[in-house]
Amino acid sequence: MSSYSDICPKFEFEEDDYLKATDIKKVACIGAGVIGYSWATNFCMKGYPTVVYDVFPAALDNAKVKIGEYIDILVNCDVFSKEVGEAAKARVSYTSDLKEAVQDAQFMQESGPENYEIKQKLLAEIDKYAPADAIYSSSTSGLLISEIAKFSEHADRCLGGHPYNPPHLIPLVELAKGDKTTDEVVQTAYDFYKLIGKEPIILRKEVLGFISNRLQNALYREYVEIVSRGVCSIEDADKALVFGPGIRWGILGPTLTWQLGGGAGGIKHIFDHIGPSMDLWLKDMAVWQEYPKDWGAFAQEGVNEEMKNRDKEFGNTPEEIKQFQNKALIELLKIHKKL
Ligand SMILES: NC(=O)C1=CN([C@@H]2O[C@H](COP(=O)(O)OP(=O)(O)OC[C@H]3O[C@@H](n4cnc5c(N)ncnc54)[C@H](O)[C@@H]3O)[C@@H](O)[C@H]2O)C=CC1
Ligand SMILES: O=C(O)[C@@H](O)C(=O)[C@H](O)[C@@H](O)CO
Repeated sequence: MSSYSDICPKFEFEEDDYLKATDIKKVACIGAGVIGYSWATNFCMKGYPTVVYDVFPAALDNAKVKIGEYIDILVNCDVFSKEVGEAAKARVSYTSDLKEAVQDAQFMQESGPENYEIKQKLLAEIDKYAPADAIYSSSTSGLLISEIAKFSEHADRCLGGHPYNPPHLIPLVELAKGDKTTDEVVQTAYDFYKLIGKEPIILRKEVLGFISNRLQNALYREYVEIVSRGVCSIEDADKALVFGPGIRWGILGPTLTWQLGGGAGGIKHIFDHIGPSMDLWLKDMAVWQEYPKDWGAFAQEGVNEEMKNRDKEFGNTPEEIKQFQNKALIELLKIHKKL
């Protein structure tokens, strides 16, 4: 697997007294929502004392319940024993005092709201209390790190560490540098994420939406387009992806999948043979730049119908479906030898 120096072979670390992945002994999770409590599950199950911070005490109470549920699912799926699971839960502490959260952490995974101003204010507070070399990694879905860290005294230690929900199961983490992020910080974050079993990818250029969210949203724009044109329901569009390309993409990426689809001629044959037809489709596909303002409400109605129509064994409520998804992901991750 490539490390940072493979990607930037010219790069030479000038000094070796920078924070290394093995120097990370305690992790702070800043923001205890959907992503924050899953990250906390990931760090504690990998053996790290983990402090979870949120401005709202109710979010901390919820996080404790969710972390417990996630750990229990992993125990029930024989990923680790009940004793190991209980030890993991015991590694997590909860606080609404930011100084207490970060003052002795070497790695901070920020999962606050997706908003530049909130993240900038949060980082300004972190700068007051965290060790100057502690790494700040933002879970941002696609905001620019240069912008998030614009006012930070320690922008050199800031980078993006974008996960996929739920991070304690989905291996991908996209590492995005800001204009002041040092190469040492990128290397240490890369090494640390590898150490805890993640699949980190370092972006070579700063770009909104990173890699996966640009791809996911390009696809979802066409999803919205065909549902809005009345081609299919939300339920059938979801089904088309789950039982079509999606199930393949959980095993192989699209280019490797089409390499196989091209037979002896590989992916080159796919484009030689089917390329002209694909060009016809592209000319009829969406190019708009903003989601329809009523899409969220419309999709909510559609997915409520979809959930109601599911076979009971696959879950009919978000919580039941999350349990189903977690258990299915665990089996898939075992195939990938990620668990
Ligand atoms: N939900 C998802 O599927 C994914 C979200 N992300 C990103 O992760 C980040 C968090 O998203 P979610 O967990 O989904 O949001 P969420 O709304 O579930 O959680 C955000 C948490 O931040 C807390 N918060 C609000 N203001 C705060 C402050 N000033 N300081 C500390 N905490 C504060 C809230 O109380 C809440 O618990 C966002 O940047 C989002 O784009 C990344 C990958 C996937
Ligand atoms: O889907 C995910 O888990 C991630 O790609 C995200 O960052 C986003 O929040 C996604 O849900 C919306 O773009």
